Amino acid sequence: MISMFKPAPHTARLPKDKIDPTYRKLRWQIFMGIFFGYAAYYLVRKNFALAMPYLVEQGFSRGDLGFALSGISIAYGFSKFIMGSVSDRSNPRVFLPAGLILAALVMLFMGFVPWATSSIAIMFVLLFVCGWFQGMGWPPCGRTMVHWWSQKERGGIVSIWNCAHNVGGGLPPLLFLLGMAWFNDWKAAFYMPALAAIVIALIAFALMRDTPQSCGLPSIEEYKDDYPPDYTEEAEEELTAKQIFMQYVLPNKLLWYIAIANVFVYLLRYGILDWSPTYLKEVKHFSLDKSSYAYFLYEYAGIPGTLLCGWMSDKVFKGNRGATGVFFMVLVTIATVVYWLNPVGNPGIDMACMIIIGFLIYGPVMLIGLHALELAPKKAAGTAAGFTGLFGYLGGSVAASAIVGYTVDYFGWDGGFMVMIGGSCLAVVLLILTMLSENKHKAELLAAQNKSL
Ligand SMILES: O=P(O)(O)OC[C@H](O)CO
Repeated sequence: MISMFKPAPHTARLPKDKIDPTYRKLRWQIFMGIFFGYAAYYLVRKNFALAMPYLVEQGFSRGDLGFALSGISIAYGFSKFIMGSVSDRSNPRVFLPAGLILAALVMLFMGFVPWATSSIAIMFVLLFVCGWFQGMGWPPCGRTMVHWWSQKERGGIVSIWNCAHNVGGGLPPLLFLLGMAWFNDWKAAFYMPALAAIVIALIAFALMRDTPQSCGLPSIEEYKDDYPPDYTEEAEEELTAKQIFMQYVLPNKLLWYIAIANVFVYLLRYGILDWSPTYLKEVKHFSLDKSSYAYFLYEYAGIPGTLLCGWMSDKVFKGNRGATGVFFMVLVTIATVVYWLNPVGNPGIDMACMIIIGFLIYGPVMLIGLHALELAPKKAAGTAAGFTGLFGYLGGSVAASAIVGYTVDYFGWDGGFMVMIGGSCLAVVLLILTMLSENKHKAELLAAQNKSL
């Protein structure tokens, strides 16, 4: 392990009267760090698409640029898992800003060095490297949330934090427009978001901290008197990579269910998002500004949808993440069917469907990450979430571009929608299995607890 990433050592406990005010202040401060820190990761994850129309003008084909772009998803899928395990043994205060700065440096390179955008192979490699550094974003946020918010608070906090995806995802076009206005240079699509990301990385470093114990505070379980049923003192010890993989991730059946369900959730998330400009233009005859607007609304409708999903998951479904996922996935499947079957000439309905799908799909996206955090001890949280990301990106996101694209080429849009809707139905089945196993698992834990009393 590189020494600068080492987890911060525990320090002497603060006096009793300082614990509560320090906890309150630091939780607020740290949350700002991980929220804006993660939003900034999206600044340098989505910006290549903005440069694509100009690269087409340079003579590159859409298909080849799509291939170069897939480098990000492929690398990100692997990295979220592998770097997740490094992150579980690292200080998030250093890990998150380091990954963000490295990803931003790749984008600066693409913006300022003409060689970097001179061939598809070079762009693929650079985007792959950027995707790899991107994998250093989610796991330290997960590690931070499980160390600073107790189990009962997690549905709420993770759903608020998850909105960072949409906040960050919506900003690159604005930064690009600003860059175009200032410099009249399309490469601003690379360097404007990258420069903003570097500034935010430094702010995140100033705001974030490692564990509560490294700040002289008790564990969150002790502070909130909120202990998971299987909690022991050992939960505070850092784990080795072998323990994380062999004891807590690979043998975990529920984690496998949600990871596979994530393939289909991501197939719909990115299938609808990535293809909406093309589908709305070709089939529904939308103008460019109207389809861009639909894209923007899809992203931002995800914010209230995610918050509602987190709230319902805690309050209505009493923490059963599987059941909440089933509820949202059934609704989003229905909305997708309406979006597909709505005849040409009803743009209001198409727009409403984009908003409803955006509103409903980010809830399950968030829930799977949250559920993964809960299915492993907190010292293995990043790896567990990374495991679901591996499936979501390598399976779902890559399929959303490649399989949906080829299906549309060979069988038309009906075929593309059947793939996405069929995937959603499979996600529902897997989440039902998760829900049933979750109920059984909780009943077993309760029985074991009652026995030990
Ligand atoms: O890796 P991302 O950015 O797609 O985020 C994943 C979600 O937060 C999972 O909960």
